[in-house]
Amino acid sequence: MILSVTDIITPETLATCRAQLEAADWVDGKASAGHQGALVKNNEQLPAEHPVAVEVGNVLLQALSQNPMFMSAALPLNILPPMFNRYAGGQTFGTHVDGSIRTIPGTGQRLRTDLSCTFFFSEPDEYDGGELIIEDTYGSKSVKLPAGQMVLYPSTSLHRVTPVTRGTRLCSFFWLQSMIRSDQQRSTLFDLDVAIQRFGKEMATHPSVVQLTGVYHNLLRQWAEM
Ligand SMILES: O=C(O)CCC(=O)C(=O)O
Ligand SMILES: [Fe+2]
Repeated sequence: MILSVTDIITPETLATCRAQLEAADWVDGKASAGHQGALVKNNEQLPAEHPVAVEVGNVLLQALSQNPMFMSAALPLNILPPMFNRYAGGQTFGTHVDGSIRTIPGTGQRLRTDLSCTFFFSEPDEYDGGELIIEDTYGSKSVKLPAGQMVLYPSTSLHRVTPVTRGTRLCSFFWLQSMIRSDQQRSTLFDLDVAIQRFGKEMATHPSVVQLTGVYHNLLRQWAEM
């Protein structure tokens, strides 16, 4: 499932974060790429330990933990600290697949990357190119979202970022391990949750809604790993 998540942070918080990011010192993005990734990666990143990366990363994680759509779609078990990248002057990231296992900094704990996330800080009309092209089971999808929105896609997908030929594309990107490893099972749970929520508060105690909620939790109980 490829999903756009909206209403994550307020426009004011978005503007503050963006100003902090723009004033920071950036380095070559190849530093954190794997062998294959380094060959096709041409962008800039904030070092993971940069105070601005840590601060803005925490703002995003805190906001996402309060976002019902994100929580329902991702069912996160562990999330890596958000990282930040930018592309300008023709920079691009060629086709690659994200590394399957990453170490959570400072803990040595390993995380399986189930979902990849890109949060957009730049508006689409501020730059040309910079589409995130994700190859899904049903073909490829081009993603270029308004500032403040985030795309969530399976880390199993081949993906690339097309050259940014005008302006600057500023984003956060990160990975998470979900309680539900299978994309198909996770999508099924998300569909069920969305369908149940559509009944609304007034129907919440209807026997069918109670029963469907039971089905949701019993599937989660069967499939979740922690
Ligand atoms: O910039 C993006 O949207 C994606 C970055 C990416 O694919 C990566 O860092 O692995
Ligand atoms: Fe990637």
